Amino acid sequence: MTNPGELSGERASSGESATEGDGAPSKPELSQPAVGRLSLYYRELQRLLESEIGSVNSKSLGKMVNVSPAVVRRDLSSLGTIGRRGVGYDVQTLIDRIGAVLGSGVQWKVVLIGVGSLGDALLRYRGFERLGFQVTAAFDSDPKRIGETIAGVPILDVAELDQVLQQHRPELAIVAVPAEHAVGIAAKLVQGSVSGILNFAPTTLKLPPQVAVVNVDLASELQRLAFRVQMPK
Ligand SMILES: NC(=O)c1ccc[n+]([C@@H]2O[C@H](COP(=O)([O-])OP(=O)(O)OC[C@H]3O[C@@H](n4cnc5c(N)ncnc54)[C@H](O)[C@@H]3O)[C@@H](O)[C@H]2O)c1
Repeated sequence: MTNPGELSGERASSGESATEGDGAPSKPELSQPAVGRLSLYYRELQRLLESEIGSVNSKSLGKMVNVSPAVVRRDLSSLGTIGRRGVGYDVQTLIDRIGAVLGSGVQWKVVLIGVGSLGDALLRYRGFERLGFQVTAAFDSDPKRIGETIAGVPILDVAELDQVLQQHRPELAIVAVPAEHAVGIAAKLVQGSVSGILNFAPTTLKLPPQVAVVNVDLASELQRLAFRVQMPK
């Protein structure tokens, strides 16, 4: 069973028994968990498309991301995307609709600050580009790193950050500096062009409400995992 409050702005779903999709909706209001699921559906749907599979039903899609078919149907109906009984959902249509909601298909300019062990690994990850995230520059304060290029991305002196933000106007930033530097860096990013920050530093960034921040904390994800493993079956 799912939490009915999890997905706001949803319409009553008749599941896959209804008719074909009923037109692209305006951007629905979605909860964070729902946005997270859409991102997972998107990844799986792209895999299906690469394997030349043109349709999928809620049961199969749910299985791929480990949620119930009812949750899949609710999520997708909130996008105005309704499958057909016996046929399921058209994979390309779903990719287009989810992509439009998540901002994929749009090219995002991203900068990365802090090219240590984590930043280095993130720069080498090829999966961002596929979803429209282009890391245009990275910044560090360590003279040994400045001037290097990793996976085609130049590492610049963080002293140049303001200037680069003004010139290139990246919309998003990844912060991978030690916690004590993250607040200052985030303030600079926001003063520049950045309106969304993926923050890996273990500190709370207090930023204006119009700036979106997503904090990533792998240690607490592990804690959550351990908690689930410990739970009685
Ligand atoms: N959220 C997670 O799951 C997760 C996982 C690993 C690390 N982290 C965090 O990510 C950050 C980076 O971790 P790491 O292991 O890569 O550390 P690291 O020490 O290897 O790298 C930090 C880098 O930031 C640079 N730096 C320091 N101050 C700077 C500044 N003012 N401007 C620009 N660059 C600066 C350093 O020169 C270094 O290259 C830390 O805050 C760490 O706690 C989070």
